Amino acid sequence: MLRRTFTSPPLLRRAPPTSLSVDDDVSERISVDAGAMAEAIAKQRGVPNGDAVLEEATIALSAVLTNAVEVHDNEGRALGIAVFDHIFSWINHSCSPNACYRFVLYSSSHSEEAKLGIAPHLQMNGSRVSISSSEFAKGGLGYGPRLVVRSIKKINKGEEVTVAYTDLLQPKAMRQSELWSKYRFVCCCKRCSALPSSYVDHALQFLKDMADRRLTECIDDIGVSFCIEVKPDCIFMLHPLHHHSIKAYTTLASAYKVCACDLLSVDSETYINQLKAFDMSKISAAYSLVLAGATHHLFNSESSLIASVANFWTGAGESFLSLSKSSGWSMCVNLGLIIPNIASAMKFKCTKCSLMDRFRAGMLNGQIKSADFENVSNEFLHCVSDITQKVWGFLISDCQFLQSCKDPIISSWLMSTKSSSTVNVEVCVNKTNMRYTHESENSVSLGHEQTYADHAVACIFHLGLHCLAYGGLLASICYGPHSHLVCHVQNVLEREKNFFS
Ligand SMILES: C[S@@+](CC[C@H](N)C(=O)[O-])C[C@H]1O[C@@H](n2cnc3c(N)ncnc32)[C@H](O)[C@@H]1O
Repeated sequence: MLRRTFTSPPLLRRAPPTSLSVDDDVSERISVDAGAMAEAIAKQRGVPNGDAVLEEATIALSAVLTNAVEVHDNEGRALGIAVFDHIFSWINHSCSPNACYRFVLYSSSHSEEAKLGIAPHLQMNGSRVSISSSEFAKGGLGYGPRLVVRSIKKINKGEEVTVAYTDLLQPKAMRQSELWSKYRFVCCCKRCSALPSSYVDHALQFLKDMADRRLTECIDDIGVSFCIEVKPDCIFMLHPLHHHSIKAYTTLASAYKVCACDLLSVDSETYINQLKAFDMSKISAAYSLVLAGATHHLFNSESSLIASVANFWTGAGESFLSLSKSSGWSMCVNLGLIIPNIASAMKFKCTKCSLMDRFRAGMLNGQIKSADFENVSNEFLHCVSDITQKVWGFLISDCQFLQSCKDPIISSWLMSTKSSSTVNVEVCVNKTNMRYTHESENSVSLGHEQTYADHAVACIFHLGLHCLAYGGLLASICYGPHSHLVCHVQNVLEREKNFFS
């Protein structure tokens, strides 16, 4: 980990610092910052600040700019940046990569620094560092979190291994702009060069330029990338696969979850707070399912999205499991309904898909064959879609926006966009013609009979189990069976005593 050290990183990538000198602004910034670094290095070492020190600082800074990756902890929080050795640093970028990477933190009951494997502080001799930066760099090898690169697609002998340097759920223009501003290259990968653009890129950027600009202006104004009605005379409906929508679902799923927790932490006794928190948890779970469903749809066309989709299904699974256990169900009493029986819900066995049984049988060894994976996926989607239909109305009853979504999983409104070059869903100004409300015949509403409430809890609980197990399966393929996400899913499911028994 790079933490206030002025070292030339150990084994540098081949990319020379001059690769950044094409742009005056950037080279100007590098030379100013390298000058400041050189001054600090010279002061620390008590040596004159000459050309050699400046060169060392410039190389170090350029190496960081070209090679550094953001390190995340197991919960996905950014911890800082690190430069790894050449085996990793030589890997180029693709927007349809065949590999992904994850960090392995040391399990330590001690300090955060020990967990991250941060090198111990340098021995100071008065105000001078007693070892040179290159000695430190050598000694620094072996410190920092481990990094594991795994293939996510079949890689033929001689084929280049690539990873993603940017968020793959961004449309082409955004990816290209980020790659240019951070790394100074124009990506010419298969996905970027596809003409016409790939289905996924088409879907992520559904809006026409003009509308997109107007919408972006509005979004900038209000600071939230999800709006239906921005001004009284101006209503936008975003296609659910648009990148703004995906960002918005992510924000909303977590915002509703945080708000629900906050409400309960302030006062969990007050009836009105409990009711609001329960409603918010329902909406959060609904958004997380829309997010998983939408990105899964994109994943069908772009398999390198597997890591994102694994996280979304897992997130949805956790939301549903937590909702099924919510104390908010006790409100059913106050609403004149009967408290559902969670114990009986847990005994429910899924007879329609083999995912759960395979999961119990230890399928997560990362060795699943592609035909088998397709079978499991199809069964899972049908099963989850089926369960969703029964509770969707209940989940979205307090969310006006989601009421226009009939089916967050496999939906005709998503499929219909797939092959069309003339996009049939656009921004609608001054009208809301995207109402695709659907009343499921077999939907469960919290009616007046115990069986309904029981059934709702059972469905939500089983949605949770399915989404978690599937998220775990995807995670085992892309991150490996011993990755944090897979272990986490297994731990959560193991806590459901009836699941493994
Ligand atoms: C981490 S290095 C990758 C290894 C580097 N290509 C090398 O040979 O040392 C990142 C740099 O590689 C180059 N690079 C990576 N992916 C690329 C791509 N898809 N197209 C063009 N250049 C790329 C860019 O110059 C970028 O700043």
